[in-house]
Parts: sequence; structure tokens; C-alpha cells
Amino acid sequence: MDAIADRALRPEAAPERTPVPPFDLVIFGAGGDLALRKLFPALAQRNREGVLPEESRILAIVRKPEDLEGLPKQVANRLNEEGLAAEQVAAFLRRLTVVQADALKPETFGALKTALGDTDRVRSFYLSTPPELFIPICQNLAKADILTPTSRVILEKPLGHNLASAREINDAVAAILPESRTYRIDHYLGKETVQNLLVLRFANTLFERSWSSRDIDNVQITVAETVGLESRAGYYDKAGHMRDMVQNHLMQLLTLFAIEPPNMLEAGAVRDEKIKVLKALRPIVGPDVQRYTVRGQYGPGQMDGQRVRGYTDELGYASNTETFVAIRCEIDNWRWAGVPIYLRTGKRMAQRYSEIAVTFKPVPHSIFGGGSCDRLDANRLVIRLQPNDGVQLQLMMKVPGSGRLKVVPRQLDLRYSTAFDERTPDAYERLLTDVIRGDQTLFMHRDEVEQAWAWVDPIIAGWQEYSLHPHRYTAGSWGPSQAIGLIEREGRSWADPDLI
Ligand SMILES: NC(=O)C1=CN([C@@H]2O[C@H](COP(=O)(O)OP(=O)(O)OC[C@H]3O[C@@H](n4cnc5c(N)ncnc54)[C@H](OP(=O)(O)O)[C@@H]3O)[C@@H](O)[C@H]2O)C=CC1
Ligand SMILES: O=C1O[C@H](COP(=O)(O)O)[C@@H](O)[C@H](O)[C@H]1O
Repeated sequence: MDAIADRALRPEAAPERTPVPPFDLVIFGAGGDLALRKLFPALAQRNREGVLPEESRILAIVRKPEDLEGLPKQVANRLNEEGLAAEQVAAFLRRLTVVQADALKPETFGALKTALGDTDRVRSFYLSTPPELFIPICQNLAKADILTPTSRVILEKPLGHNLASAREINDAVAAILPESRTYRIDHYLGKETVQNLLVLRFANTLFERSWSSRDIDNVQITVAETVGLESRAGYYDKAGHMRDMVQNHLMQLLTLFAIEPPNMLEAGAVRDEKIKVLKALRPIVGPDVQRYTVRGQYGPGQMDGQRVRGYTDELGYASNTETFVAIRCEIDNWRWAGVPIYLRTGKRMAQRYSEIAVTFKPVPHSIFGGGSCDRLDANRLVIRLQPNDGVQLQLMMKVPGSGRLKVVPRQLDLRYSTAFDERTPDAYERLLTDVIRGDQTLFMHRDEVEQAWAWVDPIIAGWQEYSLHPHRYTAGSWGPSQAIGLIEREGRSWADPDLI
């Protein structure tokens, strides 16, 4: 038996992942929302599991001197909220060094250089700051001679605010670090179910054969949130939902769903296939923007029995920023031609859930006529990202009994929580250690980011050109009625989120 077949039969014999090498991780924007809410808890979790080598350190950059003392307390409070035991919090804080630097003032980078010292540990710089700071931070790190030949930089999304600014960032960063050491993060790629999408497609023959316009009627990608503006007004009102969610998370889901099989699970191979899909996405330009896209903004409403404010009430001023987007798009290639793909994402929606729902074509002819069933529902595969992550397949089944034949839809339900004993790690846990390991598979190549902007920019331009202001929707609803119209005018409806 050859080695590959042997390993396939005994999955437990698959090689272990490369261990995480000793590292120094520098986090710019360490007192910000993302770092406190996601990055420190993820790192602390990895530390608790013993994945981080003993001598590794986390250097947290704060801008203001008064935060030097305050940050460890903030981090400790967050980790306590996450339920980490006191000794785990203390163990994590021992790795933490807080350093003051202003990203825009190269003369303040001396303390970081001293703190880093002269070691051969892998040095990674996480830029958890507004994107306007990506170029100055990289330039100032180079100027201060802090970058080593293996240093990596991690750039948060959205990368820039349009194609031109993304290119500018990519060019400026490329002048300092090669693409192989530039990690553009999209945390959706670190979610277990998103990675499982590749396994579902390429480790099973069952679906791949039907994964095309031959068998698929339509695809729906929904990322619905119940949260509103939170504390991110400054950023969000400038960005809007299209740049915050569609340009990155939804487009990544779409590309992974639609790619051709890469020849191996390796960064270059996967990214090449993703770029091909992005290039094949039919542009939505000019009058098509009005026809195929819907913008919304939430107004006041009721959620969980509580009255919640509308977007502009939360902001405190008038705004035309969208908090909801729905798009009908198509991929112009051999596999997908003619399959509508509906994207829908918004804040303050009725339920928090993210999923890809694939509806297959109906049977060509029903043999169960004569009133034996009301209708034959099409098979539907739902890949649920959150909550209740898992996979569900809707099939038509016979209702037991010897009376009149009755056929109804029922679900095969495979949830992570029941299928596996292992804890599902948070996306950032996986992604942070992948950077240190040097694995770029779950990160975006610059071409992907730029191609995604090239598709998104004309839609945003069309909204301006045709004065397409956001439609108002009630907080706690499923978005504006126009989003329902977008799919219903084609004789379809949004998948029911309660099925899984
Ligand atoms: N929050 C989230 O859920 C997500 C955020 N992101 C991305 O992550 C990045 C950070 O977002 P978020 O944490 O929400 O933003 P915040 O505004 O909460 O944090 C930004 C941080 O950057 C720091 N900063 C600003 N200017 C400077 C400067 N000149 N020198 C040094 N530090 C500076 C701020 O420091 P100070 O406190 O001193 O102002 C603050 O700590 C953004 O690119 C965002 O798009 C991506 C996904 C989700
Ligand atoms: O990147 C972002 O993602 C979050 C949603 O992430 P999730 O993992 O909770 O689904 C979103 O709230 C935020 O606006 C956006 O910047």
C-alpha cells in the first residue's frame, strides 16, 4: 500500500502540524476593540493549551503614556470575562510587555527596538489599527531597523477603502516586506466551518459532482448580525457595510464556495483558484446597480423585547451609510454560468446567523402525483457558520404509515457540537499561530483583495451616481422589503434560518 493511501485509511497517522516556533508578536492598536475583544483572548487560549513556546512574548503597543499601566488591567479584565482561571490570566500577563509608540512618529519607535532586543525569534507585527496607519507603521518599522529577514506583518481588513487605496497600501508594504511575509487577515477564513467547506467539497465525491449549474438552482450567502453600531461609529460610518463585510467576508465565502479544486491544500494553489473566481464575477455596473443591489439602514425597533435605537440615533447625526446590503450576482464561468448567487448581510437583523444555503434543482418529473404530497421541495444543503455550526441536508422523505403516500422534507443534521468532542477554536486562535508558523493558506493574497475591490467599487460608485440612498428597515427585522423583492421577483425566497 502506498503512503498516501495508508494515511487516508489511518487519518490519525497524518503528520502533525509544524510546532509554533519561538516568537515575538507586536500588536499595534493593543488597546483597541479588536485587540481586547479577540486577539488577547485568542492568544491567552493558545497559551493555556501550551501551544506557545516558553520564551515567546507579546509586545502590546499603546499610543498614550497613561495606557502603559492601564493596558494589563484591561487585558486581565477581558480574560476574566472570557472565563480564564486566575493562574491562566497571570501566566498570560507574564508574556505581555506594554510599550509606548505613536505609529506616526518614528522617533517614538526606540522603546520598541530596545524591548525587542537582538533575538532570532520570529517577529510578527499585527496592525490592529485603522488602515491609514498601515503604510506609516511599516515604513517606521523599517526606518527604526526593527524588521528582521523573517519578520511578518499582519494587516487587518478592510484593506483600504477602495481599489486605489488598497493598491497604494499593497505597493508601499511590498517595498518593505515581500508578499510571502505579508499576511492579510480575514477572520472568516479562520472559522472552522469555512475551512470545512473545502473538506466537504474536496474530501467527498458526493457533492463535487453536483457542484455546478447542472444541479444547483441557486446559492444564498447570509451573514446576519443582531449587534448595531457598538462603539465603532468613527470607523463604521465612514466605511459602511459594503466595505466592512461584503468586500472581505462575503466575497471570501463566495470564492471558497465556488473555486475549482486546487491541486493541494497549499497557499499558492488555493489563492490562485480564488482569484480566478473573483475575476469571473460578473461586474455590476451602471443601471444594474439599482437592479441587483439593495442598501439598507436600520431604524428603531424591538429586539428581545427591548426597544433599540435606529442607526442615526446611535450616531447622533444624519447619515446615508448602509448597515445592510443584498446583492444578486453571477459567476461567468463554465461551472457556474446561470446560477444566481444571492448575498445578504446586515446589522440589527432578526437573528444572528451566517450560512451558505445551496438549493439544488427540483426533480425533473414527480412520480408522486395524484395528491400524494403537496409539493416536492428541492434538496438543500446548508453550511452553517454560526451559531450551531455544522452541515444540514434537506431531503424528501416518506411519512411512515400504510395510508395515502405522503412525502415531506426532513433534515440530515451534522452539528460540530455533537459530531466532535473537540472544542471549536475561535478564528483568531488559528490564524495567529498560522502567521507564526508561516502558513499563508488562510490569508488573502494582494491580488484577491484588489480584485474584490475592483468588483465592489463600481457598486459603491453606482449608489452615488444614482443617489441610491439606503432603504429604512426596522431593527430586529430581515432587512428592507426590497431585499425580499430582489429574490422573490425571480420566483425564489430567502432560506429559512430556523431549519438548522
Ligand atoms: N473591532 C472589530 O470587531 C474588527 C476590527 N477590524 C479591523 O481591525 C483594526 C482595528 O479595529 P478596532 O480595534 O475596532 O479599532 P479601534 O479604533 O478600537 O482601535 C484602534 C487602535 O489603534 C490605535 N491607534 C490609533 N492611532 C494610533 C497611532 N497613531 N499610533 C498608535 N496606535 C494608534 C488606537 O489607540 P488609542 O486608543 O490611543 O486611540 C487604538 O488602540 C481596523 O483595521 C478594523 O477595520 C477587523 C475586524 C473586526
Ligand atoms: O469584521 C467584522 O466582523 C464582525 C462580525 O464577525 P463575527 O465573527 O462575529 O461574525 C462585524 O461585527 C464587524 O462589523 C466587522 O468589522
